[in-house]
Amino acid sequence: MVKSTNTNPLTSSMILEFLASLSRTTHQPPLPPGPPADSIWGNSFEAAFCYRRFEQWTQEYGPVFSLRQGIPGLGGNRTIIIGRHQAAVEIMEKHGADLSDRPTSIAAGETLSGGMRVLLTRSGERFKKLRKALQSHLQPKSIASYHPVLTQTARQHMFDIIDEHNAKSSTTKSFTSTRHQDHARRYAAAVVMALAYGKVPLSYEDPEVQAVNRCLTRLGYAMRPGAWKVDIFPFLKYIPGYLNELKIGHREELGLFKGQLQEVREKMARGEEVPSSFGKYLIEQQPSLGLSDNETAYLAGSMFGAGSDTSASAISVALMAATCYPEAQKLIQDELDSVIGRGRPPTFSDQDSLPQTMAFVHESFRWRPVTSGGFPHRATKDVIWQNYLIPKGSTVIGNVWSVGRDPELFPDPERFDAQRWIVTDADGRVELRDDLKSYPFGFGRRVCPGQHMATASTFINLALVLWAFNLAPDAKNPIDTYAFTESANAHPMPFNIVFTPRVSVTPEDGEAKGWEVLKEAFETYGL
Ligand code: HEM
Repeated sequence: MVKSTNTNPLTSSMILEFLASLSRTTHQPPLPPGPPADSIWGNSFEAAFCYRRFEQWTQEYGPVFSLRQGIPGLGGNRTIIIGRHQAAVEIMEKHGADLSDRPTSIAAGETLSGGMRVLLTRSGERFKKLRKALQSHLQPKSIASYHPVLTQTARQHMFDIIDEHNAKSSTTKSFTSTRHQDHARRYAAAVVMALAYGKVPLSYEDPEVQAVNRCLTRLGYAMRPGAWKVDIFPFLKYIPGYLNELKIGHREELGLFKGQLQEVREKMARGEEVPSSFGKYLIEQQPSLGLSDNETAYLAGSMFGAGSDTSASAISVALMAATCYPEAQKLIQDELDSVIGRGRPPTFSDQDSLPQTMAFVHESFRWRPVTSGGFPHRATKDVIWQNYLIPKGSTVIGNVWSVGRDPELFPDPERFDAQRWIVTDADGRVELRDDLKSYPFGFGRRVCPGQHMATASTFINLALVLWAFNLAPDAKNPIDTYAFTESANAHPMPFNIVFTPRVSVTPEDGEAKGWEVLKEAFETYGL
C-alpha cells in the first residue's frame, strides 16, 4: 500500500527536495512518503474539497503522507497528512503536547483575525488562558446548565417547521420544506448567541446573525489549505492591495464583535439584570485573564463563529441522512416510540435511554463531517512515527474525512450505517459503543471545546424532528449527498425534505389536523 518512490527523471523539483533534505541530519529517519512535487514550488492541489484529494493520496501512499508547499526554509513548509485512525491516535493524540501549536497563518490568522482568533492562536501562555476561559463554559458539566436554552430553542425549531407548513398551506398533510436549513441555522445562531451574549435573536435574518455569518463564510474560505498563496510565499504580503479584502474583513469583524460585547458591558454598567453568558464572564474576569478589550471581544465573537455555523450544518447533515436512509430513520422512531411513546416529546433526560438515536448522531458526524479537512496543527518537536520523521515546524493535518473512512474500523465507509456504533450485551440490551471514535471534532489539545454542546444540539433536534415527523426525499429534487459548500466548515447545498406529522388523526379530523396536534404538543415543551 505504501509507495515511496518517484520514478520521474531528475527534475528541478527533485533537486530542491534533495537540497531541502540536506537541512535534516543524515541519521534522521525519512519523511513519510508522498506524491512527487509537480513543480519547483512543491505539491499543488485544489483548495476546494482538498480532503477528498487527500483521501485518494492516503489510499495511494499510506496512512501518513507528506506534501511540500513552497520551499522549506524559504517560507514554504512540509505538510504531513494523517489519514487513518491508528495513526491519528498514535500521532495526533499521543503527541498532543508536541502538536498543540498552529502554523503561522498570514491570511486567515494574522490579517483577517488580527492575530486574535483562538482557533488560529499559536500555542503558549496566551493560548492556555483563552482555552481555559472557553472550557469554563463548555465542559460537559456546564452544558447541562444550558439544557433549558437548548430545549426551548429546539422547540422554536419545531415551530419554524410547522409555521413554514402553515404559511404554504394549512390543509395538506405533508409539505416540502425548502427552508429547513434556515431553521437549523436559526436554532444554532440562537443557542450560541445566548451562550456568548445572553440574548436570543428573533430570526435567522437578524442583521447581527447575518453579519457574523458573513464573517464566518469569509473565514471558512480563507482557511482552506492553499487558498491564500501568501501562506506559502510570505513575500506576497508586501504586494500593495493583495491582502486588502482580508483587512477590510478584519475591520468588519472587530467592529461587530466589539459592538456585541459593548452591549453587555453597558447593561452591566447601568446595573441592569444581565443573563449569565460567556461575554459577561469575560468582562468580569478580564483583568485576571489579562486580555485587552479587543481580545476579549474576539474571544466571545469567535465562540459564536466557531459554534453557530458548524452546529447548524451538523443538524442539517443528520436530517439529510434520516431522509436518505428510511430504515435508519425508522429504527430511531421505533426506539422513541418504545422508550418515550407518542404522548410527550423527548428531552435531554431521555438521552441515555436512546442508544439508537445517539448512534445515528455519531454516524452522521462520521459520514459527512462538518470540518472534513480538520484544522492544521504545527509540530513543535520532531515526532517519530513508525520510523518516519514528522519534522519540527511541519504542519500536521488530521484529515477527519479520511480517519472516519478507515476501512479497518468503518468497513464500507461510504455507507451510512448507524449500527457500527451499537453493541448488544449478553442480555440482548442495545448499547452505544464507547471504543469507537471518528474524530469529527479534531484532535489532541486543540480538540473542539464545543463538542459536547454540538453533540447535545444535534441529539435534541434529531430526536424532536423524528419524534414529530416522518422525513422523505422530494421526488422531483433528488438529494446529492456529496453536494457541500467548499468552505472549511462545509454545509450541505440546499436540499428539500418532505415532512409528514407522525401523529395519527382520524379521516374526519382532516389531513391537516396533525400539524395542529403537533403544535399543541410543543406548546408547553421545555417551558
Ligand atoms: C458540529 C459542530 C462542531 C464541529 C464539527 C466542530 C469542529 C471543530 C474542529 C474540527 C476544531 C479544530 C480541532 C483541531 O484543531 O484539531 C474546532 C475548534 C474549535 N471549536 Fe468547534 N466544532 C463544532 C461546534 C463548536 C461549538 C458549538 C463551539 C462553541 C460554542 C465550538 C468552538 C470551537 C473553538 C473555540 C475552537 C478552537 C479551539 C482551539 O483552536 O484550540 N465548536 N471545532
